[in-house]
Amino acid sequence: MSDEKMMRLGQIARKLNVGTATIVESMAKRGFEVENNPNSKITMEQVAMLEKEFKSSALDKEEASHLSIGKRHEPISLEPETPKQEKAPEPAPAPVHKEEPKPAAPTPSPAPKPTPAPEPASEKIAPEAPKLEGIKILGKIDLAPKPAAPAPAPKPAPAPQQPAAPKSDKPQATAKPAPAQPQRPAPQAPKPAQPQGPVAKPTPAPGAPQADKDEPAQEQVIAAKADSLKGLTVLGKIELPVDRTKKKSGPVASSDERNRDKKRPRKRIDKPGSPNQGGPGGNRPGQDQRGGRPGQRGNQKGGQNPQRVQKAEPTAKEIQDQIKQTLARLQGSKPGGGKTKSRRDKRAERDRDTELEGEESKVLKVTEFISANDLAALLDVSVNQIISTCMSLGMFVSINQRLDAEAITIIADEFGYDVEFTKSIEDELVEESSDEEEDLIERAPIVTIMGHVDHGKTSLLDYIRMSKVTADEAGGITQHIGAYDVKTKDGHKIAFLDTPGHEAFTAMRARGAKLTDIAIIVIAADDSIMPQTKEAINHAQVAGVPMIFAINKVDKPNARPEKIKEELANMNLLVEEWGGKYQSQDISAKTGQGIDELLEKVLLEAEILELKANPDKNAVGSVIEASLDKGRGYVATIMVQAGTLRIGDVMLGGQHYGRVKAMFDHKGKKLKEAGPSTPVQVLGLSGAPQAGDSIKVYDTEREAREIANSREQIQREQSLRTKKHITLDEIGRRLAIGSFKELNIIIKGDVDGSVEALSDSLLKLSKDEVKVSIIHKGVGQISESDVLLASASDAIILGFQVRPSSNAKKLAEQEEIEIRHYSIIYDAINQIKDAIEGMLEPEFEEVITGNIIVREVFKITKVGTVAGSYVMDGYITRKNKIRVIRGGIVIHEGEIDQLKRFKDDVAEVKAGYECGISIKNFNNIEIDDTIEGYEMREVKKKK
Ligand SMILES: Nc1nc2c(ncn2[C@@H]2O[C@H](COP(=O)(O)OP(=O)(O)OP(=O)(O)O)[C@@H](O)[C@H]2O)c(=O)[nH]1
Repeated sequence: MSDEKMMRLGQIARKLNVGTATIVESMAKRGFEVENNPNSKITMEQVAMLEKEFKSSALDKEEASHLSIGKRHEPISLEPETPKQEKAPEPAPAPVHKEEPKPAAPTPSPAPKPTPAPEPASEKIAPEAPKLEGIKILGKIDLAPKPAAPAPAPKPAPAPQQPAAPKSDKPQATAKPAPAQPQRPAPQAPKPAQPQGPVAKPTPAPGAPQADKDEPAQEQVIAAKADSLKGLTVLGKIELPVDRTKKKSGPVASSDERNRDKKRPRKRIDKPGSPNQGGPGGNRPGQDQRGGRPGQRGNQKGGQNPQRVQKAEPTAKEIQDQIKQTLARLQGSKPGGGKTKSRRDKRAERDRDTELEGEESKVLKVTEFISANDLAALLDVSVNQIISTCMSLGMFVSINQRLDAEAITIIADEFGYDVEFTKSIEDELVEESSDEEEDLIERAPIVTIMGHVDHGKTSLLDYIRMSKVTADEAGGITQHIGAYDVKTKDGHKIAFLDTPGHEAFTAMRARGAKLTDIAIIVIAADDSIMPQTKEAINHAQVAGVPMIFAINKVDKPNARPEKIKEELANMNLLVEEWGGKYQSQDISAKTGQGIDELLEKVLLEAEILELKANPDKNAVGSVIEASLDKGRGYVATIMVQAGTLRIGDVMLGGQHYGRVKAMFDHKGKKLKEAGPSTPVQVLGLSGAPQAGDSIKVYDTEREAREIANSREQIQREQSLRTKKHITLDEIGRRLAIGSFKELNIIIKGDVDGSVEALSDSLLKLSKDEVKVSIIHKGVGQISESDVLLASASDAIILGFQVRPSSNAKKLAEQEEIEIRHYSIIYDAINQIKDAIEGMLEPEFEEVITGNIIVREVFKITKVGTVAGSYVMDGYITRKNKIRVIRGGIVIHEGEIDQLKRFKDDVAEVKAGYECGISIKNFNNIEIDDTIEGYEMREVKKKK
């Protein structure tokens, strides 16, 4: 009961929000003696009196109880002073102040982001907040007398979390509970802490929900509200100081937890190594604007997290470093280690180098046909050693004798060297200098016309030449020089190679002459795509030369150009009209229809090819034709490909050289110089080079001579080597083959092109059984040496438009060497073909010559059986082989012994006559037997 009427001092003190001492003092003033003990009892009357006196204080408490913030203060107040709730008001201010300064410092960051995080915290906290810590916060209210009071109210919110475990744990709590907050609100804690001090913004954020609660507080003390907000912010700061004061473990824990959530991003941030990265995502905003403190914090965290992260990173780096070091060591590079190491490495390196050098030095790089003397020098031995080595190998060589590849290899091997054959002198000297882009100017395209026989190649060339060439020539005599310069209407130049036929084209290419830029494939519109057309296409494709199809003879009534295009399409060659990439033009070489357009298309193609050449250098070109002209000496038609050829230039073509004495164009007009893509006839070479040989101008005659001599020597020695003297091997081989036969041919002609064409065609006649060998070919008269060579090698000589000299003729008669003259290539080819067929092993077929019927049989002693017979059909000769057939079955096969008419031996008996026949080694002849006579006739083998 007394409890109902009385209240304990502690109770009333709590209720009124004043200290017991204050109450005791107040009571004393009124004359009531009360012991300052919380359990002292006070009557209700006294209570009422006290309530009146401390009304304002009680109100404060009530208001404070609405604020959740107050809770947070608790820890503070608790930590430092384990407050007795009564004293709370006093101590509170102290901590607040302490805290405030901190917030002030961090102020910089506005902490806008926190807003989202804080909310959840406040939500959860809100319900509990008021109960417990609200009171403690009250103390804070006291601290910040004016507005501070309201601030604490909101604080209670966070407090609830702590209170659960806090008080007892406080020391640890700081570590654990702290993380608790950071985990979710992690971002909040820091933010509010920083921003708070000065800013009012943060408050609203966390307080969003609280705002309503705050309002009432504001009604009473508006300023308090603001303060209370600050108080909140300070809370954050409170944590900071706690962190600092308490080692770094506090923050570490929190940072750890953050890491748990954001490990990866963190690592990423850390890698760049920026010091302020410490803070995870939540810290970011602060990082930018934060001052020293945040920086510190960042460092703390960053410093710790990195430690952990680094544990992984360093290992990776270490591994890499290790690898680098190992590699460096392997490569003998310096970073590895001390002097000893590097010295050792160097030594190893040196050893390796010498080894390599040794290996390299064991390879002798030489050109073929170096002299014994030169080889000795290269091997670093005396020439006598070389000669004696050769003698021991069964070779007799002189000092200056040039050695072939085989000999060089054997000799070098004796001295422990391997041989690597390098390019010959001329190859090295004939190196092309690359041109600067600015030196290049456009040049005319060089065109070759190809196609099937009679499809109109010559007609097309003639038409172009006649209409385009001679037109502006004004009575000049057009010469056949194998190439022409043509000018189109627009004044563009095109060079045509007058070497119709893909074989010449390919023969030139085979010798390395890449002369043709564009190929015109002529196809007769009244015919179809023929084998040679296909070959021409193939040749152009293989050479990588763009093609233009000229569909010719469209003037003919039966011309069907579309059919040709269709056939081309079937070959996967779509013409432009059909949506393909190949240009084609319907033309008539007879009427000239479409030829201008064809030339335009050639120019178009040339434009695409961007043909350029440098005219300002020594001329480079290719031989198109070469011949011996009685009055003028050796004449060569050359296509200048680059540079400019001038009178007096020292030129080298194949193994011949000389100064340019004179130059002519295809009209026979004298020229002083010829630029790129110009065909010219030149006089002055010491011999006739082969079609396709390269032509190059040298600065000095000596240079050209050296190369010419070297080539000549190589040529000679090669031809000597290729002339196989019969060897045991060769005999054995021929014996094994049995029917092996070889036809050796020497070809001489007036023009190199013809000689080449003939030689190529003849070589193709080779078969398994008969091999055609062209043992020599050349331009010019048939000489004594040709005959001697033929005699030595059992060859025949073919002269194409050339005749033998009188001495050669005599010698040929003496030596019984056959010389055949031709003026048509096909005749030559056909005759040789026949000859080859004649040499083939004959094939025989059985031919029944006649049938004889036996009418009587006479047995004559010493002679045997003689059959009196009658020739029913055909005939029978004594040389015939016979078969005796009885009842349809051959009973004997043999030969005739005697064939007689009456008593006379005869060679042959024809049908309708009677005769007497005896058969060798066969007497069993009966009447009515049939004797079949037959013979084996040779049949030409044709393949
Ligand atoms: N109607 C007509 N006939 C032509 C045309 N072009 C060529 N001919 C004739 O076709 C025949 C063969 O022409 P060539 O120019 O000799 O043919 P080719 O392809 O050079 O023949 P080869 O030199 O043997 O390979 C000749 O009788 C020409 O008159 C043309 O456009 N229209």
